[in-house]
Amino acid sequence: QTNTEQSIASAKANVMIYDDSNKKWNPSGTTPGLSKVQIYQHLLNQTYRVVGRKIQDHEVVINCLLQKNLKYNQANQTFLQWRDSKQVYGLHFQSKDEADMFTQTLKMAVDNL
Ligand SMILES: CCOC(=O)[C@@H]1C[C@@H](CC)[C@@H]2C=C[C@H]3CCN(C(=O)[C@@H]4CC[C@H]5C=C[C@]6(CCCN6C(=O)[C@H](Cc6ccccc6Cl)NC(C)=O)C(=O)N54)[C@@H]3C(=O)N12
Repeated sequence: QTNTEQSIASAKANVMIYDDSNKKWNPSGTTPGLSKVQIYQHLLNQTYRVVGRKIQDHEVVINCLLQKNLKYNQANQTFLQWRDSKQVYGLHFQSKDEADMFTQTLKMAVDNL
């Protein structure tokens, strides 16, 4: 069945992955740059995932299923981060409003799980 997933949040952000060994943030994907990041809700099995694609070349730079009791943190006005079993993701938004909207939706999704 088509469109089993619907986008419930969309924003532009720099998608970052934390390099724990070097204690630094690296851009996710092959080149740094802005991505369109969305939260998709799967309508049949009520799961949610964060998918991000580079604006320039559509490279998928994040495709993260949101787990129940995910630990996330809005570290500052434009930076949202969360960790899963493997790594720490960071989304660096262009505006506080986009960060707030995205974080609110992520919270709602996780609370629904
Ligand atoms: C010119 C300076 O360069 C910057 O501004 C760099 C580049 C900026 C653009 C990408 C980016 C933006 C914003 C700031 C905001 C602060 N910050 C950090 O990294 C802080 C500083 C210390 C460092 C230490 C650890 C680290 C890294 C990985 C995870 N984590 C934790 O603390 C987690 C957090 C957490 C809490 C609760 C739930 C989930 C999670 Cl994930 N805790 C735990 C218990 O998991 C973290 O967030 N850290 C960013 C930053 O510096 N930068």
